[in-house]
Amino acid sequence: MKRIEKLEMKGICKSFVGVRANRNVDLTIEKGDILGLLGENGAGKTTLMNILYGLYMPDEGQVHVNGQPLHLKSPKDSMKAGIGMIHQHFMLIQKHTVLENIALGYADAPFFFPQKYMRKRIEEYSRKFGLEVDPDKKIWELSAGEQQRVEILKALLRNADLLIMDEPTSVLTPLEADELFEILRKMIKEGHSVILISHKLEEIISICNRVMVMRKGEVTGAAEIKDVTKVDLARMMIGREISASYEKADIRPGEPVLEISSLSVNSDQGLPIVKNITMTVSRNEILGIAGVSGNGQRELVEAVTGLRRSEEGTVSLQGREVTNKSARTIHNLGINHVPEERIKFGTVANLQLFENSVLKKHHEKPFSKNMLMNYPLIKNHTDSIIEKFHVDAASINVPVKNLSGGNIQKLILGREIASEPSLLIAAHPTYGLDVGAAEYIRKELISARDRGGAVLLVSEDLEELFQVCDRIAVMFEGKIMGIVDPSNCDIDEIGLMMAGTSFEGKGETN
Ligand SMILES: Nc1ncnc2c1ncn2[C@@H]1O[C@H](COP(=O)(O)OP(=O)(O)OP(=O)(O)O)[C@@H](O)[C@H]1O
Repeated sequence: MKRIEKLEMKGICKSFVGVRANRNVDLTIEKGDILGLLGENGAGKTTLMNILYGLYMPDEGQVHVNGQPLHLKSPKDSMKAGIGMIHQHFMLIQKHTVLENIALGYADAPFFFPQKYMRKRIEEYSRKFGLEVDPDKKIWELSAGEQQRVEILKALLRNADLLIMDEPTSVLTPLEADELFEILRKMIKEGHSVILISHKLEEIISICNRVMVMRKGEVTGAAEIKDVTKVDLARMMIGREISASYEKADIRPGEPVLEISSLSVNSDQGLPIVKNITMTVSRNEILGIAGVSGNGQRELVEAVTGLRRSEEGTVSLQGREVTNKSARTIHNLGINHVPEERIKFGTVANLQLFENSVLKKHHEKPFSKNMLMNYPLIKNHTDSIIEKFHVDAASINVPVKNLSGGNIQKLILGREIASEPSLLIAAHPTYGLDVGAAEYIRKELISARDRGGAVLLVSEDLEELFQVCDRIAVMFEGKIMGIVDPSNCDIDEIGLMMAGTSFEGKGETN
């Protein structure tokens, strides 16, 4: 098979009902390029890549490889042409082994001893690209980073010359992200090319050699990375610079809203994952939880919101003990939760946008009375979330599954923040959001705090935590290594605490 020296998309147009997702888009990528594809939520990046991977047919425009036109009617055609795509949510069968997953749909295995052949090929590619995985492990036993390696191996073994990756680091720890970049560097040395969709400007700067920016379906800029800075990229994307600092009202924290005392929680496997944690979040306060994900943050939040049993200790909300009470009881006490896996747990994909905007509250006053829903009020409420949180959607009647990933996030955040809860628990609220939307959400968290709310913010983004929090608790292996005042602490110290170093005398510990 001839390798991809140069791939061109020319004059691509694609519309969905009421939305022009791609308007006359041109894109060129050559062998050895890592092209960053940047743009606001809903700009049309995923649509363009889905066209290249044969998932959508364009309304107009063509794709050429090495000057020859390609007709991509399905992913099978794209794979045959040497194009592979790795989605944000992996497409692996959890109960099967790595080897079985890679072999599935692999057309070139010999009739005799196909397993032996596949194993040899996997080992060969693992070595060549630094993609270490155990072929006999079941997918559910692997970390997100390892699962991603399986996806990359699968694509490379199917002769993918050009690999499209949709926000590949959003599920990775910082260390895993560095390992992924090493793999990508090895790939381009071997003559592959990569298109990387990302909202992380630092990432684009550090790994890509070229960048293309989209806005409202159109290409608004392209550059060589060596010619641009992070500030230039933000400006190309949203037409202005982003805030480096955020204004907060000068208020002292009020009475405690959330009190966690000596709390211990087990993981899904029944092992201790939250170990004897004590902390308080008060009115007019944002308490951040820093840490590499997987150190118990998710389980802590689940225990506080009634989604997981606590083994020991207590949780109190506004002075009332709620340990191991149901999620509904806790929610009714004025706690809103923006979950980590919000697209899966925060919306119902087939329900329309306006129905999702009142989810969990649709049968309550004021949205419902005597079992009847007040549609005009619900529509007004939805319009206001759309306007305030800049949700880009054709209408409030479209099913939520038709929105871009980032716009679904904005809808959920808008819904949870707009109802002014006494405690807002937000887990990684700016994941997958473009820089402009992330800035807006941070301002909204601060405004919830200034209005008297308590906010518990779980994030891996240290810069974000420093920008918005009043105090930061650092979590490592289920324990709090220390609680610090960001105005009186160095970002590197928090980095060290995240890796397990505790600082005697620095802030509060438990
Ligand atoms: N299957 C679909 N049906 C209807 N509209 C769609 C469909 N897929 C995408 N859209 C719309 O097309 C536009 C572009 O969406 P797309 O997912 O390509 O954006 P994106 O740049 O990848 O955004 P994000 O950064 O939020 O993932 C959005 O307005 C979206 O609502």
